[in-house]
Amino acid sequence: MSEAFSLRGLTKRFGPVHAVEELTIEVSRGEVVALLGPNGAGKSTTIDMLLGLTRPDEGEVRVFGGDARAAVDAGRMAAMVQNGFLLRDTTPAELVGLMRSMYREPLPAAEVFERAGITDFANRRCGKLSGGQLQRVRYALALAGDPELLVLDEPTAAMDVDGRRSFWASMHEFSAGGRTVLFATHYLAEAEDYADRVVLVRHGRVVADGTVAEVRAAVSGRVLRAVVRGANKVELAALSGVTTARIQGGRAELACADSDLAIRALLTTFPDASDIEITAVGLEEAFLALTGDEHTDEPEGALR
Ligand SMILES: Nc1ncnc2c1ncn2[C@@H]1O[C@H](COP(=O)(O)OP(=O)(O)OP(=O)(O)O)[C@@H](O)[C@H]1O
Repeated sequence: MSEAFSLRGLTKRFGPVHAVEELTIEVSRGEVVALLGPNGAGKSTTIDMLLGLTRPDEGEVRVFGGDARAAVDAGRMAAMVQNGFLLRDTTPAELVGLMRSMYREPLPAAEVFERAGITDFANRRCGKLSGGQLQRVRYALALAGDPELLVLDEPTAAMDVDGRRSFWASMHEFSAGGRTVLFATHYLAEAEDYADRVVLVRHGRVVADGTVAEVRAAVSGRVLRAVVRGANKVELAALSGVTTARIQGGRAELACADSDLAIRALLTTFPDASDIEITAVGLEEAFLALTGDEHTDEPEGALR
């Protein structure tokens, strides 16, 4: 698949603050990628560098094989940034009209309104709109030039549940046509539900990069639970493929680096083991494991 954009070795410091450190992400056309991390992880700074709004101290940004600014000017890359300024006395229709006039082949205005869900209030002044409605107007402005790559910084902030749902439905429609999306979020569920790939960042560095399933597997593997009569914790923890073991409510609970190996070892050593269950760890736990505890070592190696 051909490349949509690449960020290679990006570093950005603000005085003593290391906002982004040697960050590398390569994204192919058609991918929907979530940039996931807690507040202050460096997501907005990364996006600003991708858009050419901030110059990196080190590293390189390539968008469709060229310069970020060229991609923006040609309408190939568009963005929805946090708190983008909207004039109170203008209407969404006027703003969309202005935006469309900047591009050679914009989307028809009615289609922009429809896709962004702003038809009902397109002629109301921005000063009268709610926070969620203003977010949709920002989305409409990003869609106006009919871009191939959409970059969204916390797009659903301030949207209510219905607003979020319809926003993601629209995003799905956008990406289904083979277009590329990068969105920053700290909502785990959004990354899990809407991205093909998740890039977890902490302290400006990529700490994991892969599909939701890969991130889960890399971070915490699986948990095997079973009734194992007569076994103690030490014996269980010594089984191949098992990282740690505990007894919880009369059941053994084994955290596994390799659950296939662990189940074979369990049944060989304890043939009477019963009520066996293996579950994957949710992205939320993986996210907390990676970004939550400052004193926890990072897992070895990123997935890509
Ligand atoms: N212009 C700036 N001057 C000084 N420090 C900055 C500046 N911009 C960002 N930072 C700092 O860089 C770090 C990364 O910030 P950034 O906004 O990129 O994180 P983020 O992951 O987008 O967080 P949030 O979700 O809160 O927006 C933070 O410590 C932030 O305080």
